Amino acid sequence: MMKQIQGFSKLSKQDKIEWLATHFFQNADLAKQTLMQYWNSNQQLQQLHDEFTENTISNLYIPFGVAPNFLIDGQFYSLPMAIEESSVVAAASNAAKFWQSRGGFKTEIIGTEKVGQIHFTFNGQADFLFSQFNSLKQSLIETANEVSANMIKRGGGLTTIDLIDKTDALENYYQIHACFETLDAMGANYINSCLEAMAKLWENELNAALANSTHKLEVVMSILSNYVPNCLVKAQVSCPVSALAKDQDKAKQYAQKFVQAVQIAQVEPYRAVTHNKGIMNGIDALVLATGNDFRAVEAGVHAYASRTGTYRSLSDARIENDEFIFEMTLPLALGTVGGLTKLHPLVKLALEMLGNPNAQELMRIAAVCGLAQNFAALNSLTTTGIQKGHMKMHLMNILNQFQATEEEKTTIAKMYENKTISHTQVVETLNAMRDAAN
Ligand SMILES: CC(C)(COP(=O)([O-])OP(=O)([O-])OC[C@H]1O[C@@H](n2cnc3c(N)ncnc32)[C@H](O)[C@@H]1OP(=O)([O-])[O-])[C@@H](O)C(=O)NCCC(=O)NCCSC(=O)C[C@@](C)(O)CC(=O)[O-]
Ligand SMILES: NC(=O)C1=CN([C@@H]2O[C@H](COP(=O)(O)OP(=O)(O)OC[C@H]3O[C@@H](n4cnc5c(N)ncnc54)[C@H](O)[C@@H]3O)[C@@H](O)[C@H]2O)C=CC1
Repeated sequence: MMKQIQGFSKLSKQDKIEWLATHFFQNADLAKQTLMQYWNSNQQLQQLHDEFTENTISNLYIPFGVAPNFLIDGQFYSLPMAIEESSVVAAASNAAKFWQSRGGFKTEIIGTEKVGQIHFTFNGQADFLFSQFNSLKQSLIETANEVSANMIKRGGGLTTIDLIDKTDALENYYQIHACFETLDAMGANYINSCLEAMAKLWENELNAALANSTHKLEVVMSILSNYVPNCLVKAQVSCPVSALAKDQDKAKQYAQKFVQAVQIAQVEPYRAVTHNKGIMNGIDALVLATGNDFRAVEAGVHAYASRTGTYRSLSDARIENDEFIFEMTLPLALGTVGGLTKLHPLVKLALEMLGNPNAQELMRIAAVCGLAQNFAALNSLTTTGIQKGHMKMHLMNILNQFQATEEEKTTIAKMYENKTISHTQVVETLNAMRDAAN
């Protein structure tokens, strides 16, 4: 059977499903039924979702959870978190609960600069290019400003442009490196529009100036960068070491071991990747719930974690004058306008739950969610081990996999209340219960 097709995008949703069901599934009716059972009964809402992207045939639900009790810069927040992984929301809530009675989380915006680049080749003398750039710089800025009228009115827009000679790295390669202030927008579409307008002017003007020469300039591409090392936010918690546990020796040991765990993630990339994955558990969940682009955030954050040439922990912990300090600085290009932020009803709800923050406030909240997640994970890792809490939360997934009844779930949850859970043990217990009942 032919598993390829021309013009799939032009088929109706129903015909797309029909083609897929008959070509890829043993039970075509079951496949159709499964896809359709996730359609929203409100047709208008379903159409909105269909139109977010292309070739939509169904919806993949991700749980929308809430982590309450976050005291951030003196204000309480409940954080919306869209995530499928068990124990992440519980861990964030646990950390929020712990820190709310120890001064809460403090944040600081270090910068909000976004970046875009026009990448081009030129086979002539660099001096000629630099002199042309100096004469055309003002026209390039004005071209960007034409695209930016509304952005400039709000206080944003293009802030700097520089010509950079990259011929050491790649033959004939140069770039125009541009920086922007995009206020409450993440800025991708806005920056790309500015860059494309500037690139057109640059290419036309340069090739006109080179009309009688054998040299040529060619724009390869114009695109924002998701590496935003000057769009930075810092989140921090701190308290006297003595406030970490009732027993003072235990509190000291706890703080020291916690600091060691972070130091290991600063020098050992294998550990750093998992450590930062734990941070992204919180950040991605909040980024997704607020309709932001988590791929952009992920790419930028991991590049930043490698900025010294070695992949390192994003967070840092230390003890200073008997004070335990745990903090993290990371780049977050987030928007509270644009993209899905004003379109998706649940995203609008999530933003309202956060008090309709501006982009800087959202950066602060997302950074805190990441730090809280990292705190909860390290707290477990350096005390009970991660499996105790994680598997406690994962228990329902294991039981659902084996279609456990409500009665079986209640009995098994009680049996494992104070034990570290393993998948095998739970399955054995469930089978034993079923054997005994037969
Ligand atoms: C899982 C807990 C919280 C259990 O911890 P616990 O001590 O058993 O929890 P508890 O029952 O005593 O409850 C304390 C608080 O935790 C929260 N909590 C507790 N249970 C729930 C629940 N069902 N639903 C929602 N919230 C819950 C909640 O805030 C609750 O307060 P309360 O609401 O009762 O006032 C703890 O063990 C923990 O924080 N573990 C860390 C888990 C974690 O980090 N998971 C991420 C997935 S693992 C991973 O991907 C990353 C990793 C770990 O590899 C990263 C790394 O290596 O760094
Ligand atoms: N590499 C990447 O990360 C790329 C991402 N994208 C996508 O682009 C989208 C984000 O682009 P944006 O330009 O942010 O969104 P957008 O294209 O929806 O535009 C946001 C617009 O909102 C307007 N606006 C209204 N109030 C504003 C305020 N207070 N502050 C700033 N602007 C205000 C501005 O005109 C601004 O250009 C995301 O959906 C992302 O997934 C697109 C291309 C590449």
